[in-house]
Amino acid sequence: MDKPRPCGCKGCRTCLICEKDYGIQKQIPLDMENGMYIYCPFCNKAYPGWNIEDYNSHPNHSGDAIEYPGIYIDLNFLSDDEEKVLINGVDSMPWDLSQSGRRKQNFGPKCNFKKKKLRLGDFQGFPRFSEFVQKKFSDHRVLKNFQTIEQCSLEYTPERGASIDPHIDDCWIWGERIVTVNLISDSVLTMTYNDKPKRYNLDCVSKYPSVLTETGDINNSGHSYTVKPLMNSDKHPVVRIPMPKKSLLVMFGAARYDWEHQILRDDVKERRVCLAYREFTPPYLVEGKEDVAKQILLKAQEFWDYKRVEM
Ligand SMILES: O=C(O)CCC(=O)C(=O)O
Ligand SMILES: [Fe+2]
Repeated sequence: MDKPRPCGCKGCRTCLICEKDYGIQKQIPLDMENGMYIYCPFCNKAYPGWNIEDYNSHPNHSGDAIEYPGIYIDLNFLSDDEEKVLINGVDSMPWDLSQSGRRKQNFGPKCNFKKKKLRLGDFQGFPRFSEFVQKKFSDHRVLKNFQTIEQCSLEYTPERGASIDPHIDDCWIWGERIVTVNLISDSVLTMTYNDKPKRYNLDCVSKYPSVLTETGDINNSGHSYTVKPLMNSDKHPVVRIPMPKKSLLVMFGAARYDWEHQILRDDVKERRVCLAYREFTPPYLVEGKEDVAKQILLKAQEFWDYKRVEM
């Protein structure tokens, strides 16, 4: 295993600090040969474009739209006051250094994605200030029966050149719906078609039923999602998903399993914080599956008050 550098980055992950201190070159540029599209949260389609502001021209879009299934956005998920409560809450707690210039606060079990091993670790549930967010999830049809088992605050700042490299969240333990609540400043999730079908435990997806249908209804058929690996002849554009502050984003289906997502450094114009929520895959929700999963589900019902220890 690589040892992290003092900034928190390891191996090919970099931020502005280690690029300067170690003279490392930042990553591969995006392949934009097949065009760029920006998703419109009002039309639920994507139009030719790049900038987050482009969706404000709705309904006067230019160019031909493409379908982009697997995205649900509520632009007004949080009120101004609710956003303030969350910002004050995260800022009252300590941050840990993460990779690519990010900082994080992680509340959830310990997962070894390679060995597929799950442990409770020091998971005690979630900070109380954020309890209302999970309650509000139930107002949304696409989040029916969503049981949070991991909540992670992530912080990006332009000073650190923060970003997140293209990836798909693990498919052995994390369920279909990946939920993000956006705070402080607007950003964009950049989607590129996945060309690494053997990674991310994507082979697990065929072993459990999908939670949602393509249209975001609850899937009662028991069918699994069929992951569609990149074919040689395929030409997929880059698709950009707006993540304005106070909005909720749910990724599922094709957007979750067939596309990698990333946050480009250039899209972090101001400090941005998000809260990322994850659920278990269906096998871990089944009664009696594994004792540890039961324990985690129980802990995940708890919310605690954070008290700063004065030094
Ligand atoms: O910052 C974001 O919105 C994305 C974070 C993400 O993809 C992750 O934590 O897996
Ligand atoms: Fe992710």
